[in-house]
Amino acid sequence: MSRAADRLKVVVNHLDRPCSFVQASTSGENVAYYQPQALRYSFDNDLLSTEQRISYEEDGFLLIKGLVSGEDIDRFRAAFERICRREVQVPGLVVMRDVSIAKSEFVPDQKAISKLQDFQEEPELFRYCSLPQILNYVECFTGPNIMAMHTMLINKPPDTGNKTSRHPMHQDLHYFPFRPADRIVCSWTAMEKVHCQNGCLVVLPGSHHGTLKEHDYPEWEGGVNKMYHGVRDHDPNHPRVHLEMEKGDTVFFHPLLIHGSGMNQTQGFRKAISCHYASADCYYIDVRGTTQENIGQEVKEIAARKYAVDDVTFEDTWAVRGRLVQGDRTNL
Ligand SMILES: CC(C)CC(=O)SCCNC(=O)CCNC(=O)[C@H](O)C(C)(C)COP(=O)(O)OP(=O)(O)OC[C@H]1O[C@@H](n2cnc3c(N)ncnc32)[C@H](O)[C@@H]1OP(=O)(O)O
Ligand SMILES: Nc1ncnc2c1ncn2[C@@H]1O[C@H](COP(=O)(O)OP(=O)(O)OP(=O)(O)O)[C@@H](O)[C@H]1O
Ligand SMILES: O=C(O)CCC(=O)C(=O)O
Ligand SMILES: [Fe+2]
Ligand SMILES: [Mg+2]
Repeated sequence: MSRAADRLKVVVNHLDRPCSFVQASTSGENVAYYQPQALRYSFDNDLLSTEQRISYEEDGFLLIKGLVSGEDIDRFRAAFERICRREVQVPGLVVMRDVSIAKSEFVPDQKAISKLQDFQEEPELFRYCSLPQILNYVECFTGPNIMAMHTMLINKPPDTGNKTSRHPMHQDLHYFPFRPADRIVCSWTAMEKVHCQNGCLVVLPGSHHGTLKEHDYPEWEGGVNKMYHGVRDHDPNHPRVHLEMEKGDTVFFHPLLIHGSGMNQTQGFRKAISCHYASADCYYIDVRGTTQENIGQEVKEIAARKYAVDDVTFEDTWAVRGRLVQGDRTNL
């Protein structure tokens, strides 16, 4: 077999933007030639088509429609509502309210909760992280030893007029003191229809090819939620994609992909459930002296207050929350 025959030839006429691998062929089609072994962002394991692997390689995200059933989503919603009604106490759970409510005299009710983090001890919500159809995709990016490192249920509230319901453009790797980045992936599932009006995810395709950028609180007049750091400067001319999704649709994305979400201009609470996975073979890094030092310090301060201890490392805060969901807990 010739070397050329080993390569994957893909017609990429659907691409509406420059693609690093594309060449114009004599037939007038745009074709890309890939060496399968040159695909660095995913593994070949019979689930992803070549087109899907190339799409993740180029864009840094992959949207799978209808991956989670309506029944499962309804169960996650019921579990969320039980937490809001305070019918259950969940160890380690972080219940966050929007800054525009947290800092006012507004009397909070269940609608005031904008985000749950760290639901690894809530069996019904954590079931999301172990869904076989999700793990099958996750394995394409992490390999077989899989840790669920970070869990969230986002209940993006109707904007109060201060635009605080926005999530600034950021790279999730900013929060993670483990590597390598290519063996980390986020799965984010819409719990209802998400669109531009209620603040769907906005991504900068291909931005995962860059490095981790400096993050800071954006200078927003109406205030910014705790720890909602944004990329200090990103190219405003980079093409943006709004990911409109139906209930159950799931997007997998790379931790260097620059993304955020707009304000919620509807009266509903836009819900999504997500988990960040990493290969258990990843290793922790020391963030001192790096761009991540600022977030590391903030996390340590909050953790020290929450657990009433005076010395906890950034690494510890991740090691205690991480849960093995497949294979062996080799390192993390
Ligand atoms: C990849 C992934 C990690 C990316 C992300 O998720 S980015 C966002 C990550 N965000 C977080 O991890 C934030 C986690 N949130 C928290 O830890 C908590 O919600 C806290 C902000 C500490 C509030 O905890 P809580 O138990 O409600 O404590 P208190 O009600 O006593 O408030 C303590 C002080 O915090 C303030 N606060 C509460 N909610 C917010 C807010 N949304 N934004 C900014 N400040 C806030 C509150 O006003 C109070 O301030 P002071 O009165 O002490 O000045
Ligand atoms: N089911 C729950 N489990 C754990 N924490 C919850 C739950 N419901 C709400 N919380 C959080 O518990 C904390 C305490 O709630 P609440 O706001 O009533 O009291 P508080 O923070 O002492 O009041 P204030 O902020 O007005 O001083 C808040 O951070 C709230 O978001
Ligand atoms: O659901 C959203 O708005 C995005 C949240 C997000 O990107 C994050 O918390 O890291
Ligand atoms: Fe994010
Ligand atoms: Mg409070």
